[in-house]
Amino acid sequence: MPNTSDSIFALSSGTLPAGVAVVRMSGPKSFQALAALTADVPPPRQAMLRALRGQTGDVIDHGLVVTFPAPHSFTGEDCVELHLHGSRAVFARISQELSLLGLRLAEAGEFSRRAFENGKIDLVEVEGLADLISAETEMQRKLAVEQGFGGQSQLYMDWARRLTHARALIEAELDFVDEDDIPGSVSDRVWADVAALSAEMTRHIAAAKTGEIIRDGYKVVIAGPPNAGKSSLLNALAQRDVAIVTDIAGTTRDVLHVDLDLNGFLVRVFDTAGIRDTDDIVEREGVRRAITAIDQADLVIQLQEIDSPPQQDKLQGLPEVLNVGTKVDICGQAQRFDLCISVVTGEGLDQLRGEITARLKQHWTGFSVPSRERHISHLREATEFIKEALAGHHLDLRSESLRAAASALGRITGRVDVEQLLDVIFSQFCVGK
Ligand SMILES: Nc1nc2c(c(=O)[nH]1)N(C=O)[C@@H](CNc1ccc(C(=O)N[C@@H](CCC(=O)O)C(=O)O)cc1)CN2
Ligand SMILES: Nc1nc2c(ncn2[C@@H]2O[C@H](COP(=O)(O)OP(=O)(O)OP(=O)(O)O)[C@@H](O)[C@H]2O)c(=O)[nH]1
Ligand SMILES: [Mg+2]
Repeated sequence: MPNTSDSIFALSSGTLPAGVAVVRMSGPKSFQALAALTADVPPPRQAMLRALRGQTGDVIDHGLVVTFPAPHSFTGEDCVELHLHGSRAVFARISQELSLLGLRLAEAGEFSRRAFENGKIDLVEVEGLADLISAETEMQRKLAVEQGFGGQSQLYMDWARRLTHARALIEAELDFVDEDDIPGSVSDRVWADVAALSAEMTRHIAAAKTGEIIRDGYKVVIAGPPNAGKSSLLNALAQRDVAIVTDIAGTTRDVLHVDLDLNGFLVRVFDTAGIRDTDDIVEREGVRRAITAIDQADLVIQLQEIDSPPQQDKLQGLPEVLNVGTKVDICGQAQRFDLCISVVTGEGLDQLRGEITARLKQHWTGFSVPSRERHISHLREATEFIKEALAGHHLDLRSESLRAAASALGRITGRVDVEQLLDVIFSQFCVGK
């Protein structure tokens, strides 16, 4: 882990040259460094225009400067922002001056890491921020905002609190069973609550598919016999010449993909080799890769030339298949397909895009979904412990399982609660009287 007592700086805005470059500093030397550059430090949280001078007294640039005294900053430390002209030479010189003043370049994610260490944001929020920055579609943005600033952390902490609460009631029954102030058998109600929580968590985990689809994209594989028009369709959807198209059967061998933005959803479309028996070693490898891609697909678009004899449905047993007839411009419509398309006239392509979005939306369960494998594995771990607790016989072991479940949840946000077990006992049962 990088040294957290260092003062750090970085270019926080995009690639230079640019209109403006935001240089962010964080740590105990930030204000000192600003004072050295500008002669005076402006009042907190107010943008002020200043000349920035080097140690030799020459003007490096003019820029807006803002100070954020600890703890009221993004990192929770003293922070300074310099909004400079977005020149590489200006940034190079400022970097040099800041190094002379005892600051070092920040490592990747180091500002967010400090925000986490200083309790400004939890791990779920850190991950949400990372997702927000890399979001490319509207739905990725919404999911990231829900995670980063929405209810996700709260939800997991509430669950952990409910478990701690249940445990408190059970511990109370264990320890103080002889005392009059403890209600008789609270157990039944506690375990009913825990069972309800477990069901809620299981539903949440089951919605993971939505999170995966939004974050990693809905995987659509174009499959079908050689020459059906698979690569032509990929090119038409991508609106550029991605894949080689020829009238020779067996043209495509590698799996190619393009990313589409359909109604704000990331859709990852794969073109594959036409599936057939062949002696060509290269093509055979292509067919093997095509089959692997089909296995991993969320949706398979099974293409077939409309005029070709109906195919044995080789794709039966797959979760979702859309049967699409191709070359409708030369063949005419046919009933046996879900829809017919032509890449020459563009017929059916909007309908196909609509159908892909419609299939995708069948998985839709809202934005309050786990979206990372890390979260899902802790959630699973927690539900396993809860199941153990529900099935157990010895009250103290069952209570211990609830503790383990709560701490698995705590690891999601990175704030394994210091338990308020006794608080709950004392507040509810007046044990301390
Ligand atoms: N110029 C600029 N724009 C930016 C950021 C930044 O650091 N600088 N951000 C960086 O990612 C994001 C905004 N996030 C921020 C989050 C918290 C604080 C902050 O200073 N929080 C204090 C005070 C809160 C308040 O005034 O209400 C705090 O939490 O105590 C600043 C930015 C996006 N835009
Ligand atoms: N008229 C017409 N021709 C098409 C259409 N779509 C594809 N073709 C033609 O059909 C031939 C095969 O197209 P490809 O896209 O290479 O077919 P493929 O399914 O990728 O074939 P393989 O990669 O060999 O499996 C090419 O000559 C295309 O120009 C269409 O909608 N209308
Ligand atoms: Mg092809």
